[in-house]
Amino acid sequence: MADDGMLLNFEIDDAPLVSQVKFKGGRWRDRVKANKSAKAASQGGPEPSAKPRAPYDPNRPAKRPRANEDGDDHRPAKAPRTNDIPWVPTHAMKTGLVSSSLFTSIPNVVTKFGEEESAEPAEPAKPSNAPLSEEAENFHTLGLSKRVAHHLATKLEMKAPTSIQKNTIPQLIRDDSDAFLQAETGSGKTLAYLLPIVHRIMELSMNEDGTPKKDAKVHRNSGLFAIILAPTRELCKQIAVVLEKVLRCAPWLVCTTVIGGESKHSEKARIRKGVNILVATPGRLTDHLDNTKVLDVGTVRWLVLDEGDRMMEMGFEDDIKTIVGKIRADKLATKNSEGLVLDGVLPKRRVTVLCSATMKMNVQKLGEISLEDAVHITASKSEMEKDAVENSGSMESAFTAPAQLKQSCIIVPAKLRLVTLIALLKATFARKGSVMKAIIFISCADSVDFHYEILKDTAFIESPPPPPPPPPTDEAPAKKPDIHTETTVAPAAYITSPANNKVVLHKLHGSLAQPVRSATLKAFSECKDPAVLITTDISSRGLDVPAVDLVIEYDPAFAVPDHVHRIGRTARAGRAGKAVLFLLPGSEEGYTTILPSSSTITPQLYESILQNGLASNVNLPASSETANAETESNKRETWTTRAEALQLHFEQRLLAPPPGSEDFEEAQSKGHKGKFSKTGGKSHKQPVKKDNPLLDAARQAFRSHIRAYATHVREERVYFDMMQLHLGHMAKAFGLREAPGGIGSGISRRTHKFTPATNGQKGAASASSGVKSSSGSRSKFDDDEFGQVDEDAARRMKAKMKMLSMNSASEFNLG
Ligand SMILES: Nc1ncnc2c1ncn2[C@@H]1O[C@H](COP(=O)(O)OP(=O)(O)OP(=O)(O)O)[C@@H](O)[C@H]1O
Repeated sequence: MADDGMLLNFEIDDAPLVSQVKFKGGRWRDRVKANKSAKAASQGGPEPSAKPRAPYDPNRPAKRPRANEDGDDHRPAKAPRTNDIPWVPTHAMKTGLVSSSLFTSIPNVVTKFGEEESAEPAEPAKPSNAPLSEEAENFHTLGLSKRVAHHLATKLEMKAPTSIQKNTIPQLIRDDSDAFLQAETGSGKTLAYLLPIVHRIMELSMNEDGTPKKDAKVHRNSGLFAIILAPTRELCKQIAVVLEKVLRCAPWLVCTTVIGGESKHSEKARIRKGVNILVATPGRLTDHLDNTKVLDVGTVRWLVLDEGDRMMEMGFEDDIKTIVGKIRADKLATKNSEGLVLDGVLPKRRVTVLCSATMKMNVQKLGEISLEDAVHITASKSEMEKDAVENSGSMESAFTAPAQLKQSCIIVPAKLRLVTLIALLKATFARKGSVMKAIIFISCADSVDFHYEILKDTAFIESPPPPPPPPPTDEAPAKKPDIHTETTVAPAAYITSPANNKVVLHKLHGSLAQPVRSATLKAFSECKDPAVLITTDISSRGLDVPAVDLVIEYDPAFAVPDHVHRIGRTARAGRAGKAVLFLLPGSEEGYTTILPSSSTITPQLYESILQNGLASNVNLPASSETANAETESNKRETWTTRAEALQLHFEQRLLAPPPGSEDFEEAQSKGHKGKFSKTGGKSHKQPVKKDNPLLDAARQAFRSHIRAYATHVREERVYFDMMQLHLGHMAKAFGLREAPGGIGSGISRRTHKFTPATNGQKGAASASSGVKSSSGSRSKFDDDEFGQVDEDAARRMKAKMKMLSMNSASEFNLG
């Protein structure tokens, strides 16, 4: 039925509507009104007065409380109808463009706004993950050699340790116990375990007075002393980069990675050349332990499991068991192959270090697999925090977000999500330098792909490839474009501003090839212009890009600990940061009550975001003449009309002929770029024969999004209730005019309700969206205030979800 949409938009130039114009598509009610209005206009009569609808009032205060009195009916309410407010045609109607209104059938918001405004502004919280004061602590007094401490201070600009480093480094230098490191995101756990390991390996080359030994310097062939495991290749690479920086003060030591994504042959070759510290993903290391003879773990003294809970979630439990088993089974060598005595300087036993910012049941299980009599090391807590943890009696509550991180949530009805996201980004990047980098978390890879496509500059997509760069001159050698980022890095449209005229868009998810992932991450980290990364949870763990000022959770995380990791990509090492969470009105609003936060999570209503972000025109791409012309010509327009025009523009883009198709060429040659359906004159363009790839991407993204929604952890499904999800409204957030079919085992709309009979017509029931009723007319249930999920279908889907959730990353492309 989505093909109906091909005729949904009308461009009528300046000609008045004539009575024979037959409006198609859009909402049933809007079509009827448009037809009536056109008829009345052609007859010179007054505007239709029957059933006048109150227009959405743009002057309504942004933070007007719209509490749901009874608190339990979250079904979208109908827009208020009053007889004393005249019906005003919407912006789209006035211009002949028909789209279902964004501001009708908005569900009630439960949150009460405005109360917090009267409260005294709270003092800004002191950073909880920052380095300690230099006067009080330094790395040398913790037991690290002067050489290492000096290197940290002068080359890495780290003069004082963070709290977790202060508590971990002396412990791992002096004691040979296993350890469980738990500290909030961005608190420096990586260096907390790396520094004592490097220090002790360096000690093998030092005399007792701290001077380097002349002849017995440890080198790459002296043995493998430490293995660090991390769940993803990106994280392994990041750890290796930090380690390499530290090892610059001991260049005779060598580290390397075995993470897959390159030939095993070259990994084997590197291992054969000799390595002292290995950073690996569990799967790849297991493979090498089985097949690479030169990989000798006899000298290994440390096994570090970074992001332990994530490794368990990703199904690495068996690999970790194998790795731990194989290392323990290999007899611990007291001397290396060259006769160098290791005991005494290195730990006398094999030490396992487990790291996590959050504590889940699976971390405890991992602890049972890998740790023996481990010490639990945390960052020092303030007395207040200690009390909170003791009173709760739960380790789960011991983790929290960095205190200086400002968290807020935006309550956004489903159909306004996309325009609200644009408005938020537009406002965010409006002032030059205020925000340099933002990360947007989305639930699944298909949705990341779609949002990247829709947000990138269309001129970039539709324009012919740029001419080849001029031949290099002696002065400035031409920079080769990176082929790996061709499809993952692009200029952004819509969110640029005169002050900040270049925002660079990036996308990252687990379905991309490894070289593409690495190159994209590098491009985002090193981008000098303001940059946005649209990504899945693949970027939620460990990713350390210091300049990230803002994290947007456009789709809430599947579990609270994931949320903590996501927002932890900002406010790192004492820096400031903001996190914004998108929630739907209704049960989702309750989700904030279970989120750990040292301060209140400030609620905001979408209206204020739209008002702020759409206070001026959105810079639509060049191909959108229609929308641009309208926004410019309409002097009285407000943020609501801008939001509608923007939504309409997206819907048009999805329905436009695909670039390269005959229809597209025709439209281009006629100068109708971006215009694809014309009525009101003689020309009436036929529906396009081939779907725009963007439309396919939107449908696929929508389906994956709905499926992903069903995978929220059981305990949190009370907030993320499939039954309350309005598919029709959600489809609009993907620029779709109706929910496409084909979701899992099939979600269909509730079909057993009947409308009251009007005009002698029998109330209609439809089997699904867009299906004609037995009376031949479109069912009222096509209209978007109905759209609850059929219970049986949802149950079936849930059952399927349960089954699929075991393999969710591949099935739903979540990773
Ligand atoms: N002592 C220090 N002084 C200044 N900056 C530091 C110090 N220690 C670490 N950092 C910086 O803090 C940032 C976060 O460190 P790291 O990635 O190790 O955090 P983490 O605790 O592992 O976080 P996550 O749990 O999110 O993985 C890095 O950019 C790192 O360079």
